[in-house]
Amino acid sequence: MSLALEVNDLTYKFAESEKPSLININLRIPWHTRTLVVGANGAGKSTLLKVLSGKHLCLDGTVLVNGIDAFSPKATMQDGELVTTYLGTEWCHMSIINRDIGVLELLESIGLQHYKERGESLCNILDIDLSWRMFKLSDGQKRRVQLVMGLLRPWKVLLLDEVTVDLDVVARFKLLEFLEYETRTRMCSVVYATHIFDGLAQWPNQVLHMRLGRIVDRLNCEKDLSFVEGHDDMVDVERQAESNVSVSVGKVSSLYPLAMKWLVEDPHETSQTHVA
Ligand SMILES: Nc1ncnc2c1ncn2[C@@H]1O[C@H](COP(=O)(O)OP(=O)(O)OP(=O)(O)O)[C@@H](O)[C@H]1O
Repeated sequence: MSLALEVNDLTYKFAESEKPSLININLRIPWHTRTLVVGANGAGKSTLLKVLSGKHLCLDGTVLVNGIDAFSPKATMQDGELVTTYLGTEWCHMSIINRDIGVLELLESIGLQHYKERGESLCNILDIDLSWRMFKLSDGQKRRVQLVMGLLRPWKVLLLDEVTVDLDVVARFKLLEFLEYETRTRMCSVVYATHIFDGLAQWPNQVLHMRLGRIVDRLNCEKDLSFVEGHDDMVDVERQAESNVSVSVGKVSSLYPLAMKWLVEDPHETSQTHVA
């Protein structure tokens, strides 16, 4: 059976750049998995996700999605499903998002009736009120509507490029839970690049560490990752007086220590800045 994603000897250089942004990437991503991509600013995470989505044409190496060349026209839809969905930050600057349009009307225009059940459950998960009007929403509320729009049509491979930055903690938690459910219950996989590691300790099956365009570490979470001591997300608040509280917080379920360890040792492209 084909893999969700298979990348062989991929090297990618922007026309304007002298150096490649991706160097000799090899990757196997099975179905029903969640892959987390970690790396410093400029490490190549966005470029990788865009190449995987077919947005940047890459001739040096191969990218197969469900066994089909990511750059061929056949790679867009298969069996009535989108093959890849890429949700990145540029996608969040769509002009329609700021227009005086109702959320229901907006979602109906992209097929809410056809994906009714999925749409309803996404609206519940992301706490969307269908009577909202887009131009009156906060940034985080707009982002939640955009996520419903992006996730409404089922995809085989979801490429998420840090789209959770302005979600509140509950919305982000529910979104991650939804993606975990999706990958468990249907044939799909998620690749997620982020700088926010809270609540992620149990989420990925695999963690990739990128440095200067290369994948330099790969963790198989089941085999390679363990947590020392208990890690309950417990919070104990003791109120001693009107505004005087004492708080105990359990160890947080986060991959922050791992990301910190990796990234602090990474050389950056510009290691020193000299101001004349
Ligand atoms: N449009 C472009 N033209 C030329 N070079 C680019 C372009 N976009 C990105 N790069 C370069 O490619 C490299 C990788 O950038 P990329 O955006 O993939 O990094 P990233 O890991 O996603 O960083 P961040 O965490 O800041 O989002 C960087 O050196 C960057 O300068």
